[in-house]
Order: sequence, then structure tokens, then C-alpha cells
Amino acid sequence: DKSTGRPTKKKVVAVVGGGLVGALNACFFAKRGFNVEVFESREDIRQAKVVKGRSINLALSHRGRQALKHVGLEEKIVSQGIPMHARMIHSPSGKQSPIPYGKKGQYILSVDRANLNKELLREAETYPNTKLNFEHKLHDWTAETGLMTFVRSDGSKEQIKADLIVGCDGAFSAIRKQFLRRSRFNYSQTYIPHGYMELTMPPINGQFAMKPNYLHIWPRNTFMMIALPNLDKTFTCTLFMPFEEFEKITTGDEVIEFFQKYFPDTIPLIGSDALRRDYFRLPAQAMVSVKCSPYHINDKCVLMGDAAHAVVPFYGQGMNAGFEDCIVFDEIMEQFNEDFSSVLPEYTRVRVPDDHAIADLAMYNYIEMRAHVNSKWFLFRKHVDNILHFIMPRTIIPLYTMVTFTRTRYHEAVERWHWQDKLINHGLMFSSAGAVLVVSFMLIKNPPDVNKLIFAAENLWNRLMALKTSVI
Ligand SMILES: Cc1cc2nc3c(=O)[nH]c(=O)nc-3n(C[C@H](O)[C@H](O)[C@H](O)COP(=O)(O)OP(=O)(O)OC[C@H]3O[C@@H](n4cnc5c(N)ncnc54)[C@H](O)[C@@H]3O)c2cc1C
Ligand SMILES: COc1ccc2c(c1)CN(c1nc(C(=O)N(C)c3cc(Cl)c(F)cc3C(=O)O)c(Cl)s1)C2
Repeated sequence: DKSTGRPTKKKVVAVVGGGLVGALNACFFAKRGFNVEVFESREDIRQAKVVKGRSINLALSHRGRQALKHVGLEEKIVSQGIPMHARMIHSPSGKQSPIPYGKKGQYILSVDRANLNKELLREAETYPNTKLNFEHKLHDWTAETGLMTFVRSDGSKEQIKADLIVGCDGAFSAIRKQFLRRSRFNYSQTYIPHGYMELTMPPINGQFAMKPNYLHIWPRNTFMMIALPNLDKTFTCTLFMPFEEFEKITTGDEVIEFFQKYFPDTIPLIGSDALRRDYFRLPAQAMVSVKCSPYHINDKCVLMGDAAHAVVPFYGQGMNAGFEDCIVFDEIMEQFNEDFSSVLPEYTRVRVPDDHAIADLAMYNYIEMRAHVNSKWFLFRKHVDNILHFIMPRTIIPLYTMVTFTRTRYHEAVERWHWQDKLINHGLMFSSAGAVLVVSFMLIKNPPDVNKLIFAAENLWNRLMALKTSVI
């Protein structure tokens, strides 16, 4: 410091939550030389016995990869992931139709959640200025002093003070509880009526049961199933369905009957005995969407990841958005020379609009998919996206491309999408008006069989209307 000329003792940053975002954040702060203390309520998952076949996987895309790249983990995580170059749409008749995500290099990765968490914790621990404290559950804390009380697995309490508290304790954050008591803190949460259940699709004769480098989707309006590949050649299938539908299925026969009706091609692949058993292993899980602001309190505390913005998974962006939180915060730390009193308000100002935008997008896509996305519609929409993008690559960029393959700010991607939507609608109007003029001119010239023409015009009109509402 100025007076003694000695280097100031680096500040203590407490990261509450050692999940995906907390563990990554520990690396970002440790890299800057802070003394980092991570407090995680669960036991050290690196020592926990691996529960076979219970691997939940996630789609890692550009935003998340950029964050991992910043801490030197991108190659390692990518090498342990499985590339998915396209979606594979399964129709009720079992027909499979691939739709590429984009050009050659544009793919997303299926990564195992537990393995990713372990790699991030291991990396955090390589920094000498980082300490991981497991089985420490945050019980209470005060913003004024930055004093936190943790309860340990033996019931004892431990009080810790930190210069900065980073709340990465997930959708049901204990850190956020203190925010809720303060005036001018905005908060909303929405549980959607759908739940999700994970089922495992085993390998057949040691090989993947389906093509591995695809995100498999069975879009059935109200119901949907998706499947992501795992390194052990299994697929983790996630069934999305309203809770009331889950509750209607109470016997093994009813499970088979349901799958026979909606996902017949998966019965021989998952196995009917496994279906009968695994369907009742765990109840369907709930999905909540949380939005709040501001993300900070003074220069003392900041929320990141699901603690700040839990999103429904219908864009595969929750973790990617949380990882991007870490990059954005770090960029602002650089910009304001690590002065927390400037960094924290700026982080709220910059990041809230984007995290709210992805929360809204994911919810919008959920409602879209539930309302009218079956396999035909999904195929049609994505093909329209890709055709328009092919015709006007710099003008029409599909929304999912901006979200998944660029770091375009989420709120700017939404604005651009609305602009494109208007452009296409106007384009459609003009082209259909033009078509009507040409056709009527031809009619006057040589009137053909009117009935045939009316049928053709009606068909054209219906397709145009579908096109109009299609580019999402
Ligand atoms: C079905 C489903 C599918 C998904 N698919 C994708 C996908 O494909 N791609 C994607 O990017 N995202 C996906 N997500 C979202 C992703 O799982 C989350 O966004 C991500 O896990 C958020 O990470 P986090 O570290 O913020 O929170 P969490 O992963 O929830 O970690 C929070 C951590 O804090 C700990 N903790 C909680 N309370 C306390 C406390 N009081 N004291 C101490 N520690 C505490 C918890 O034990 C946990 O380790 C999906 C989510 C679901 C539900
Ligand atoms: C582990 O559990 C889960 C649960 C849901 C998801 C993921 C993993 C991964 N997800 C991805 N979604 C997109 C996307 O942008 N959109 C619009 C899509 C949205 C839905 Cl719902 C869908 F089924 C396909 C696409 C698609 O385009 O392929 C990606 Cl790109 S990856 C959703």
C-alpha cells in the first residue's frame, strides 16, 4: 500500500456454493491472486462413490466454452465431451430426421455434470491461494459486516468474514435470502407445470443404441423427450411432461402403454423392464425460473449462476449463462481495476438485462414447444431458419445460432430476432402481394380451370401463413 510500500494483503473472496459456477468462479478469482475460500454444503463429490448410470449430462456451447478457455480448461472438458453436430428429430412413426446446428465447426457438446464439477474443483485446488471447505452449509450472513455463519456436518457452527461474498449457491440460494429482506430488491419465481424425469438408454452389444453425435429429440407438443450421449455409451433421456400426466401413470403397464403411444421407437432401446423399473425410481423433478435484481449489495456481495437467474432448460443455456457471468464479471474487474465498489454496480447494470433475456427466451421456447411443436413443425421451422440464413447469411441469423454459437449479448440477440421477424413479415407481405398480382394478370390472359386454381391458391396461402409464424 502507499504508506508502507508493502504489497497489500490480497482480499478474501468467499464463494458460497461449489457447484459448476462456484467452482469455476473460484478459478477466476484465484487467477487474480485473491485468497479464495469455497464453501460447499455437500461432501466432496471427488471422493463420493460414483453412482453408476446416474450421470446427468448437459449441453455445453460457445459461451460456456469461452469461460472454460479463460481458466485453461476448455480443451480438457471438450475432450471429455461428445460433440453433437445436429439434432435428430424422431417422428411418432420412428422416422429420424437430422437437422444440422450449422456449418462444419458448429456443434455443441454433451458433457457429464458430475465430471465437469470434479474437474472444476480440481482446477480450483491447484491454486495455492484457494481453499475448498466441503460440508459447510451457509446458515446466515449479514451484508453490513460480511460475516457468515456456516453449519458443518457435525452440527458445529463456524463464523467466517470475507471482503467479498459471491453467492453461487444455486436456484434456492441461501445468500439470496438476505437480498429478499432489503427494499428495492426485485424478485420473481415461476414453477412451470411440467416436470422432468431422467431415464438411461443402455448400449446394445457395447455400442451406442442410437447415433451418438446428435441431440435426439422426440417433440410431441405437450410431451417431449430428449437424449444426450454419455462417454459410457449410454444415453441420458430426459422426459418432459406435465406433473398431472406423470401422476396418471401408476403401473408398469401404463408406462409401456404411454411409451407405445408417444415414443414407440425407444421401448426396445431403453428396454421395457428397465422402463417399468426406472420410471418409478425417482419422482419427476420440478423446474423453476427465477429472476431478480440487483445482483449485488454495496461492495460486499454479488450473486452469480442459478442463484441470480435460474432458467428453465429449454434452451440448454443455464450453465452456459452462469459460466458467462464469470467472464463478464472478470471483464468488469479488469475495467475497474478490481475496485468492488465500482465493479459490483456495473456488473448488475450490464448483466441483469442479459440474464433476464435468456430466462425469458427459455420460457418462451418452453411455451412454443408445448403449444405447437411436433416433429413436422420442428423440422419445418428449423429448415426455414436454415434456408433464410443460407439466402441472407448476414441478415437472417437464426435465434438459436446467436444464443448457442456466439457471445452476442442475450438481450441484443432478442432485439435482432424481433427486427428479423419484422423484416421477414414485410418481405412475405410484399412477395405474396406480388404473387397475387402476377397470378391475376395470368388469369386475365388465359383463364384455366378455376377450381384447381382456388385449391392451389388456398394451399399456397396456408403455407405462407405457416412461414409467417415460423421463423423463431
Ligand atoms: C433438466 C435440466 C437440464 C439442464 N440442461 C442444461 C444444459 O443442457 N445446458 C446448460 O447450460 N444448463 C443446463 N441446465 C442448467 C444447469 O444445470 C444450471 O444452470 C447449473 O447447474 C447452475 O450452476 P450453479 O453452480 O449456479 O448452481 P448449482 O449447479 O445448483 O450449484 C449450487 C451449489 O451450491 C451448493 N449449495 C446450495 N445451497 C448451499 C448453502 N446454503 N451453503 C453452501 N452450499 C450450498 C449446492 O450443493 C451446489 O453444489 C439444466 C438444468 C436442468 C434442471
Ligand atoms: C440435459 O437436459 C437438457 C434439456 C433441454 C435441453 C438440453 C438439455 C439442451 N438443449 C438445447 N437447446 C438448444 C436450442 O437452442 N433449442 C432451441 C432447442 C431447444 C429444445 Cl427444448 C430442444 F429440444 C432442441 C433445441 C435445439 O435447437 O436443438 C440447443 Cl442448441 S441445445 C435443450
